[in-house]
Amino acid sequence: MEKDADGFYTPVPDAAPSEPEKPEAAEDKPADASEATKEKATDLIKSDYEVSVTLADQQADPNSPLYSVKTFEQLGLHQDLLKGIYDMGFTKPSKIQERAMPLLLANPPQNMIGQSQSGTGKTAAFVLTMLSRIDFSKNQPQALCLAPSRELARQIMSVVVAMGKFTPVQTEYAIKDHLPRGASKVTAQVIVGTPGTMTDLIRRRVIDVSAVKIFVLDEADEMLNQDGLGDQTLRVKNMLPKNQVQIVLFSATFPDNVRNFANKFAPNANKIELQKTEVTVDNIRQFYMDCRDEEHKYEVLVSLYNLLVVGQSIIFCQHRHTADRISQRMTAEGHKVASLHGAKDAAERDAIIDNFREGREKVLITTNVIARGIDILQVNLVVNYDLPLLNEHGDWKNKDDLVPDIETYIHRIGRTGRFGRKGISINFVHDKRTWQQMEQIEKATGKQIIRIETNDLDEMEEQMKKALKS
Ligand SMILES: Nc1ncnc2c1ncn2[C@@H]1O[C@H](COP(=O)(O)OP(=O)(O)OP(=O)(O)O)[C@@H](O)[C@H]1O
Repeated sequence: MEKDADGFYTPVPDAAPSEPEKPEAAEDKPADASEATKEKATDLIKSDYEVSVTLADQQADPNSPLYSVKTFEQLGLHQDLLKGIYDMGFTKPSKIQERAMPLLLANPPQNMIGQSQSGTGKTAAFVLTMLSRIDFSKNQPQALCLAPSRELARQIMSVVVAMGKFTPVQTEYAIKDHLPRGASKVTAQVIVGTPGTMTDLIRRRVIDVSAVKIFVLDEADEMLNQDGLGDQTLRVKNMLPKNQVQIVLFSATFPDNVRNFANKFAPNANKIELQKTEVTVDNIRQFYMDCRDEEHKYEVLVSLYNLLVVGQSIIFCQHRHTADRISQRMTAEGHKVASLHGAKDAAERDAIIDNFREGREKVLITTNVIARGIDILQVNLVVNYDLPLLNEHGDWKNKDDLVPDIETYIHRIGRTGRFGRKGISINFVHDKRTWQQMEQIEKATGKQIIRIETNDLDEMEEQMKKALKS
C-alpha cells in the first residue's frame, strides 16, 4: 500500500503477487439520485430460490435483529422524514433503529457507538439522525458523513436523498474528481465522502465546518483503523468545532484493537454492542469447497457459473490481479462477468457498480474494495475465492504471517442476506493452510461452515436451494 497525494492508501499499481489489497477510499462523481436504484425494502428475490420467510414474520420475532416493538412514529421523527421512510417501502423499524434512534435524537445530543449485524438497517439510523439535526433555513454544511469507499459514499448519498425526498435538504459529495477544481464554497447541508477529499476540502475552506453539528463514520472500525484510514479520519475530526458536534460511529464489527480508539474518538458515547458470536446473521448459510490447488479453484468457480447467475453474486479475491485474471479467463470462455477494484478509474468504477446494482451484470469479481456496506438485495451468493487475510506484523510479503481477517470475512459474507433475506457464502480452500484459516474463522464467528463436494453440482444446487428456502 502507498499513500497517495490525498493521503489515501492506494494499492501500488503493479503490486507484487503476495501483496493483499485492503479496502481503500477513493472519490467519485455524484450519483444522480433520481437514477439511483432504490429497491423497495419489501421486494423479495424473484427466482426459483425465492425466500419463504417474510419480512413481517422476522420483524415479529424477538430473536431477530429486525425485531421491534415500536413504530417509526414512536421514534420521534419529523413528518417529512416519515413520508420519506414509507416512500422507501419501510413499514417498521429494525432492532438497531428502534434502539439507536431515541438515543441519537435525544437532546442535548450524545455521541453513539452502535453495532449491529450486516444488512440490519444502520444506514437509516444515522441518515435519519443527520436529517433530523439540520436547520434547513441555513445554507451551510451541518452534517458530515465519511465512508471507506466511493461506492459506499455514493450509496449512502442515495439513502440521504431518498429519505430526505420530502425535505428541502441539499447534499454534496466530498469524493475524488467530483467538485470542479475551482469550486470555492459548498453550501449543502449534508456532505458525504471519503476522508482524504473531505480533509482537502475543509483545509482549502471549500467546506466551512463552523456550523457542523453531526459527524458520522460508517464502517467506523475501518475508518478508525490505525493501519489504514485512521489518521485521515482523525484529521477531519480535529478540524471540526469543539463541543458542538455529535459523533456517531456505526459498524457491524468493532474489533478489540479499535474499541479504545473509538471510545476516545467518541467520548461518553451511548453504546449498542453485540456479543462476538452474534455478529453474523443466521440467514447467511456458510459453505466451503475443497479444491486441489489454485487452478482447481478456477475450474470449480466456472462449474458453479450457472448457480452464480441465479440471483446475483460477488466473488472476492485477495488481489486485484486475480480478479482481473479470473474475469478475463471467464469472459474469454463466454461467461458474462465484471471485475471491480481500486486500480480502475473513478468513472469506470461507478459504471461497473451501477450496472451490477441495476442487475445488468449478474456476477461481480472484486477485491475487499466493496467488502463493506454495499447493499444490493438481489445478491444471494458470495464466494470467497481467496479467504480474506491480514498480516499481523505488517510484512505483507511473508505468507507465514498471514492470519484470517475475521472482520473482513464478516463484512464480505454480509453482502448477501440483507435485511432478513436468505443468502449463501462459499469459501474455497485448497491446502492445509487455507483449511486452517477457515477453521479459525469458524471458531471466531461461532457459525458452522458446511462442506460441499466440488464434483457434485447436483448436491451443490440442492444445498443452495435448501439454504435459500429454509
Ligand atoms: N426498517 C426497515 N424496513 C425495511 N427495510 C429496511 C429497513 N431498514 C433498512 N432496510 C433495508 O435493509 C437493507 C440493509 O440496510 P443497510 O444497508 O442500512 O444495512 P447495514 O446495517 O448498514 O449493513 P452493513 O453492515 O452491511 O453496512 C437496505 O436495503 C435498507 O433499505
